[in-house]
Amino acid sequence: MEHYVTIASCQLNQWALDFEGNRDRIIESIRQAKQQNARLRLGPELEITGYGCEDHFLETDTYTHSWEMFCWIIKHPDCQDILLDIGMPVMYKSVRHNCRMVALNGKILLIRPKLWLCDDGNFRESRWFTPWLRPRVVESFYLPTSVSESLGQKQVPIGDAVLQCKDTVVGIETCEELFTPDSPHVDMALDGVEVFLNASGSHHELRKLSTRYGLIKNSTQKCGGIYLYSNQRGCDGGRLYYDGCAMILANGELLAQGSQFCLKDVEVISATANVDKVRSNRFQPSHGIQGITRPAYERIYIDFSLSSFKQNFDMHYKPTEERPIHIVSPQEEIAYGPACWLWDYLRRSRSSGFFLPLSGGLDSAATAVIVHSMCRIVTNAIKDNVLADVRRIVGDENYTSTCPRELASHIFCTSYMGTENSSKETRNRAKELSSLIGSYHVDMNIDTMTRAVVSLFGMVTGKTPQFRSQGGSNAENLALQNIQARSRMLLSYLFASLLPWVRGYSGSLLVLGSSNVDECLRGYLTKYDCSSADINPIGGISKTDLKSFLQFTKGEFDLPILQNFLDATPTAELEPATNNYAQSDEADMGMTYPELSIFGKLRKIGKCGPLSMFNELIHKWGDHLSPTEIAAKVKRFFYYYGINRHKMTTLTPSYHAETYGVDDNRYDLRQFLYPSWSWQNKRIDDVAAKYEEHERMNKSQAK
Ligand SMILES: Nc1ncnc2c1ncn2[C@@H]1O[C@H](COP(=O)(O)OP(=O)(O)OC[C@H]2O[C@@H]([n+]3cccc(C(=O)O)c3)[C@H](O)[C@@H]2O)[C@@H](O)[C@H]1O
Ligand SMILES: Nc1ncnc2c1ncn2[C@@H]1O[C@H](COP(=O)(O)OP(=O)(O)OP(=O)(O)O)[C@@H](O)[C@H]1O
Ligand SMILES: NC(=O)CC[C@H](N)C(=O)O
Repeated sequence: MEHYVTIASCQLNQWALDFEGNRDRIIESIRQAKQQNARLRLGPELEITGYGCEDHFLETDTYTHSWEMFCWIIKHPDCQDILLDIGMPVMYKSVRHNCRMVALNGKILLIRPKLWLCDDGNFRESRWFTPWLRPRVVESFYLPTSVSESLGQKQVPIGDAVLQCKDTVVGIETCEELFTPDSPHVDMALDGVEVFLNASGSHHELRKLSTRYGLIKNSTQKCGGIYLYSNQRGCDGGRLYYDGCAMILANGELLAQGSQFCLKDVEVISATANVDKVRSNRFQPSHGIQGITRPAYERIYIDFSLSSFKQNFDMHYKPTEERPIHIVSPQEEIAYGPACWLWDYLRRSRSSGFFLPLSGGLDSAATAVIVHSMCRIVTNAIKDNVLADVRRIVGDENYTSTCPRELASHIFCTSYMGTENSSKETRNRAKELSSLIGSYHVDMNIDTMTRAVVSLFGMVTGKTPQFRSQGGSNAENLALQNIQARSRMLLSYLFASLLPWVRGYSGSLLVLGSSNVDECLRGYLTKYDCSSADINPIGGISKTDLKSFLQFTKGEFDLPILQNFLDATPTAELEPATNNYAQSDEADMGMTYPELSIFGKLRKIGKCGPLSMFNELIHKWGDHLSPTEIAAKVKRFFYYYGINRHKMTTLTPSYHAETYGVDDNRYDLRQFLYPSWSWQNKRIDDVAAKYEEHERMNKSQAK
């Protein structure tokens, strides 16, 4: 007989330590799940606290408040008659665990601690939690007195058990557990679990969604099963953007998918799936033989069905049909992920908007377009849940406009800060872009400020530095460039704090930075210049991806001016142009942006030191470069990387987007005082000489 279950998964815009807001969003998600006739509701990992509490997970208050909110939720009248899987941290035997709390009608049925924690990249779960580590071990947890009084329950099972409902078996695997080679769902499936609940705290990274989807699809294709994936969404107080994308799959087929970039605080997806199809999917004798030989899980019996008898005899009651997965291009990910992160950051920081130094170059243009994208997303959502925030930020309680340019004119200020080295091309590009996206633009010259600094220096030391083209030394040339760059930083903060006042608004603006991941890697930026901003939406994105992002948004957002930014040669415009010299980024850096992307990926993702990077590149570039040329490029890259690594310690907090990110504080943990790579370079030279010798011998044999 057909045997349908209706289940719901959700994505919530939680905020670390916002206990009341988090609680209310959880309750709202349960209401919505019930409205969708779901009998089970799954929420994101650590949803009561918010996933990003980090060292706050070491504080006992966090555990106390989690219990307070948990009891509130499960006793709430709107949260009855539905099986709940809620995430929170739990302290058991004085040890902290990352747990799933399964509850029904005001009672806890099971506490399931995470077995395998996530510790790579931005994740550091074992700093705060201990993994349960013992598959199938279940113990008794005596509830804290206040909880047992509140719930009328003294003890509950804690451990790796599964839930035997009247009509099916439900098992839990939390986030990283899906990513491990020996995922719990395999043993659970072999022991008859039919519905899997995966609560995640998984942040956005370009091109990552297909990995998650692929893992779930393959698992449910191979093992059979209905798989619910839930995830946090939004900026919960740090550099990460959790990108939702809740999913429900059955036997490899996608039944429901939540949005990836959207401003809804609460989004619930549901599906009706046929449990009998899971059973028939497991027809293979090999499945049965593997299952019968595995140790069984302890089953917690629940007097509750995920299907309803009424539904099963309603001929109009239909299972959800398979739908195609929606995975956007990296260009769209750049357009929407950082934009949603900026909006959460803006409303949660209670600032009045953004200030961006707009140079007429590609990077600050990309940042401006991301703010424009934010304005588009916000004005699109004005009929939903963003109006109150918009009115507060704009400072107008009657604000109703749905025009992105109009919103930008209130909350987005851009400024071109030219010097005598600036060109009219960059100045005009900045002005034109600003007028297309509607920002309040200040076009100024800052020479009075830089001249004042140089003349003060002259007065004190009796020396006047000169640019290289005027006969100055390298030190003079750099110092004169850096004064311009750093003056822009000072002026940015001044204008960010006073422009709202000048315009008759209240509050102050957040300064946006726009250095990309590649120039940070090479250190091609002035420490404490405009790179020292409040936040940076593109600091985790490569120049190559930014170019294709501008190409995409040129058409998508109807901004034809972006072609001029794409066509221009990237230049800092910090040195005087002469008849035979114009400053250019790639010439200055001694390497191209595409080369930098390759170095960056090999260093971080490929975990290459200089020698192994050289060995990799020999096979990649060997058809057009000699071993000595490749050696020179690798040595030059590591030289600049090493001398500039200190700049990463003061890097503006950036949206994390790229697996080869360089954020020294959270993601890419390395020293910042490097030796000269002398041994590494000698070894590269040895190996290069051997390759060249081999090449010579080959050629002479061929003759
Ligand atoms: N090991 C170490 N540990 C800690 N700090 C260290 C250090 N070594 C130098 N430093 C410090 O760092 C300083 C050198 O770094 P920094 O002052 O940044 O100066 P620096 O890296 O020498 O020059 C900035 C470079 O960025 C380029 N650039 C390109 C594009 C745009 C922009 C722009 O700003 O718009 C700039 C510019 O053309 C120039 O080549 C030293 O004077 C010293 O104060
Ligand atoms: N003339 C300027 N006016 C305003 N801001 C500027 C100016 N020059 C530089 N900046 C700021 O300093 C940052 C770093 O300068 P940089 O020369 O690297 O520009 P960019 O926007 O990255 O463009 P590109 O590197 O493609 O020329 C810029 O992103 C911008 O925020
Ligand atoms: N919270 C987690 O366990 C994260 C797991 C996984 N690596 C992810 O990024 O989705």
